[in-house]
Amino acid sequence: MIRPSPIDWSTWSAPVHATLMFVVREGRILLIEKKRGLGAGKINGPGGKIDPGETPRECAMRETEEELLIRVKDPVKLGELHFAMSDVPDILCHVYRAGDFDGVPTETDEAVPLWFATADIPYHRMWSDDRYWLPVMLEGRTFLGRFAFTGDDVSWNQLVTDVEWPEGE
Ligand SMILES: Nc1[nH]c(=O)nc2c1ncn2[C@H]1C[C@H](O)[C@@H](COP(=O)(O)OP(=O)(O)OP(=O)(O)O)O1
Repeated sequence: MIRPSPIDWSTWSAPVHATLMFVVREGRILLIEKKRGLGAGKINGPGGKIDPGETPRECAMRETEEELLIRVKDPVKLGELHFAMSDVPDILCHVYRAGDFDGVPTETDEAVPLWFATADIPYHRMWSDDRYWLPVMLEGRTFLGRFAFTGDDVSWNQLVTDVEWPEGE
C-alpha cells in the first residue's frame, strides 16, 4: 500500500537551502565525519547552508574547501533533496558530484575526511535518507528525493530518478 504523504509537496518550500558535495574517484567516495552543526557526528558529504548572493554550486565548492581544504573540479548537479523535518526547519538540499579535485583532503575544525569504497558505504552512520538516493547518485543518475522526517527517522519518502536539471545549475 502506498501511504499518503503527510506533506503537501505542491506548496512546500524550505526556509533553509543547503548543499552536499560528493567526490567519487576510482571506485572510492570522499566523505566526512561532521564535527559540528546539524548532523554532527554523522558521516556525510561536505556541504552546508547557501549564503546570500551565492549559487548552490558556489556554496558546494566553498563548503568543500572550508571543510576539507580541497578545490573540486567541474562539479555536476545530480540531485535535489526536499526534507520536511519534525524538529528543525525544513531543508532544500542541492547534491553535486565531482570526479577530481586539487589539494589534499585535510581535517579541519568542521570535518574529518574519510575515503570509502563505493561498495562499502557506512549507511548506519549516515542520515537515514541517504540509503535511498546515494546509490542513484553513485550510478551518476539524476534524482529528486522527498523525505518527511519524524525526529531522526524517515517516515515517508519518494524518489524520482532521471530528472532534468537546468543547464549549469
Ligand atoms: N537528511 C539529511 N541527509 C543528508 O544526507 N544531509 C543532510 C540532511 N539534512 C541536512 N543535511 C546536510 C545538508 C547540509 O550539508 C548540512 C546543513 O547543515 P547545517 O545547517 O548545520 O550546515 P553547516 O553547519 O554544516 O553549514 P553552515 O552553517 O553553512 O556552516 O546538512
